Amino acid sequence: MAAAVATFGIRSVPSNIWLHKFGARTAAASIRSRSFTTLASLSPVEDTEDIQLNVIPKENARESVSSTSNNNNYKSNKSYYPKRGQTLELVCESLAFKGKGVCKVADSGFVLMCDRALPGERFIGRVTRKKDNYAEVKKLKTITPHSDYVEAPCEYASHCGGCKTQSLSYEAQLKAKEQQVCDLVVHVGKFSDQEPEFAGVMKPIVPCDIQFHYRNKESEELDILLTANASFGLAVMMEFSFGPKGWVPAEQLQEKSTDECVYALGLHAPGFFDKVLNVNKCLLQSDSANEKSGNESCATWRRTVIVEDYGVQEGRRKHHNVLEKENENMHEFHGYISFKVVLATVQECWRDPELGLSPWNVHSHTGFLKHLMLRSGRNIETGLPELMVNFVTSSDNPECLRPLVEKIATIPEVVSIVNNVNTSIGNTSVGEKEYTLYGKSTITEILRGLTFQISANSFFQTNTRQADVLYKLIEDCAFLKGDGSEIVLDLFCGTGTIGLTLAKRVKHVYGFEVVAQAVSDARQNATLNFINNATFIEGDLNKIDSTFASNLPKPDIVITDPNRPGMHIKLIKFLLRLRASRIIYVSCNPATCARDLNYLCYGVPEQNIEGRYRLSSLQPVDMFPHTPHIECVCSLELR
Ligand SMILES: C[S@@+](CC[C@H](N)C(=O)[O-])C[C@H]1O[C@@H](n2cnc3c(N)ncnc32)[C@H](O)[C@@H]1O
Repeated sequence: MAAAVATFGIRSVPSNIWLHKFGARTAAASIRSRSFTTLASLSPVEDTEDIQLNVIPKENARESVSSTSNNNNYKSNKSYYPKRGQTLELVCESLAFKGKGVCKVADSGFVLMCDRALPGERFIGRVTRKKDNYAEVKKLKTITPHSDYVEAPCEYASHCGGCKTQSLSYEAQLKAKEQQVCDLVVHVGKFSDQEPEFAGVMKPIVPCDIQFHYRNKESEELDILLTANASFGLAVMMEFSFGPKGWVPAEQLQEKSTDECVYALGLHAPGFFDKVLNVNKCLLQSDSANEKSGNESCATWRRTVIVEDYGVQEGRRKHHNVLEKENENMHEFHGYISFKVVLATVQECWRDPELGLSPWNVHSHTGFLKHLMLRSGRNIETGLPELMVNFVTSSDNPECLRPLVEKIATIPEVVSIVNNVNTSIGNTSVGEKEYTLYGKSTITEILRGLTFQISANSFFQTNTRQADVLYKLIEDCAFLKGDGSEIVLDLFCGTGTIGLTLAKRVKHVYGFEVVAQAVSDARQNATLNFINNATFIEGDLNKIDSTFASNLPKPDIVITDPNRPGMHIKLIKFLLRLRASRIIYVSCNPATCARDLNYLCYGVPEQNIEGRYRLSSLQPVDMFPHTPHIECVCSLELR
C-alpha cells in the first residue's frame, strides 16, 4: 500500500423508494426491487449535507412535501422556490448534519437550512444560496425562540464556530442527535423503520456524563470552553489560530476597543476560514480571578485561579489530593486550568514587536505563526496532567520561537513543546517537519487501564473520559469468546487504542493506519503495555488493491473507525469479499456511516456486489455536548 493520504470520491447512495428490512432480504431481491431515481447523482464525499438531503426520490417528492410532520424528509416542493436575497418567515423543525437547522416555509414545505436555527424557533431569514432541492438561509431575527431554551454561559457562544447548540437544553440536544441518526439510517441507509426489529437495533444515545458532574458556574464554563472548537473535546485538545486581524461580531463592534481588531489568536469565526475571533482574558479568567489578579503576572494569576477555584490553601500536591477526593473530573479540570495558563502566556507576549513574530495571512500567504495546538495527557506515574504545546509555523525557523518557548516551559504541566513546519498555503496543522523545542516529543494518556503515547500529529480521542465509555461499548460489541482464539483487524487504528484494548483477550491484532507517527506510537504503545500480539502496518486504506491483507490470517472481527469521509468503496468491497463474522463500524459522521452500512448490508447493485451483513445494533454516543458531532458504534453480523 502507498503511504500518502489520498482524496477520493464515493458516489452517494442512490435514492430508493423501498426501504430495506434489516438485512432480511437477499441482495438479489433488493436489486430487483430498487428503483434508482437518483437525485443526488455524484455527491462529493465530504459534502455529507448533500448526502443527507438528497435522499428522497423524485416520484415521492410531493408526498414528502405535503407532510408537515417531523419525518425529516429533507425534500422540497419543486413548485415553490424562493429567490436568492428573499426574506422569509421560517420555523426550524429539527437539526441536521453539522448542527444546521432544517427549516420550512409555512404552507409550502420548502426546505431551507439555517446555521444556528434551533428546533421550534420561528425567525426571519434571508436566502443566501440555492442548491438543487433546498436552499440555505441566514437568520436575521428571531420572532419566537426555540423550545428547550437555556442561557448559553459562554460569551462567544453565538459567534465561535464550535458549540452551536449551547442554548439548547442538554436533553433536547441528545434528542436531536438521536433523531438525526435515525433519519439518516432510514433515508440514507435505507433501513425500514416500519420493521419491528428497527426499535431494537437503534439504541438510545449514550449521554456524556460530564454534563452532570460540572454543575457549578466555573465548571459549566469549562465544559463550554472546551467544546468551543470542533477539533477538541473535554480538556484534551484545543486548536487556536493566529490571524492578522481579529474578527469582531457586528453587534459588538461598538463595544470593543479598536486594538482588538489587530493581530488575533483564538478560534475561527463560524463559516470563515480567514477570520479569527480573539480569545481574550475575559474568557480565560474566572470572575474571581479577574478581580483578584489585576495586573499580576501569569504565574500569580495561575495560583490565584487554582486557589480560588478549589479553595485549596497550600501546596500543589495537597491541592491535587484534595481535588481527587472532591472532584473526580480533576484531571480534565486541571488540564483546563493549564490550557488557560498556556494560552494566557502566549497571548501576553506573542505580539511583542521585539520578537518579530507575525501571524499567518491566509490571503497573502505571508506571516509565520499559523496555529497553536494544546493537547493534554496524563503522567502515568502521578496521574497528573501533562501538556503538549505545538506551534504550527509556515517556515522552518524554530529559533524565532525561543523566547516564547522559554516562557511556556516554566509552566509545570508543560512537558513537551514542538514545532510543526507546514509550508503549504493551506491551513492544515500537520507539518512536513517537526522539531522538539522543549522536553519530550510525545505525551501520555491512560485509557481503559492502558498507557498510550501520543505524538503531535497522531489522532487520539479528544474526550478521554467519554472515549473510555466508547471503547467499552466497542469491546461489548466484539463479543469476544475470551479463549484467545480470535484474529482482529483494526482498520484506521490511529495509535492502536481499540486494537490494544482487545489484544489481551484475542490471538492477534492487525492494525492499519496511514499516519506514520501514529503507527510508530501504536507500536510503542504495544510495548509500553507488554502486548506482543499486535502488529501495526502503515498504509493508505483508500489505495488498497486485490492483494491487501492477503498474507494475514482471516480475521474473525473487523473494527473499522474511519474519519469523516467514511470508507472508500475499495475497502467496502474488500470487506464484502472477506466475510468476517462480525464488523464493528465506529463512525464520527452518521451520514457517511449510514451510506456505508447500506453498502455492507445491501451491496453495490450497480456492480453486482451482494450485501453480506445484517445490522444488529447502532449505538449513538455523545462525545461532544454543545457541538453537532455524533459518534456511532454499529454492529454488523455476517448473514
Ligand atoms: C477516527 S480516527 C480513529 C483512530 C483510532 N481508531 C482511535 O480510536 O484512536 C481515524 C484514523 O484513520 C486514519 N486514516 C485516515 N485516512 C486514512 C487512510 N486513507 N488510510 C489509513 N488510515 C487513515 C487517521 O489518521 C486516524 O488515525
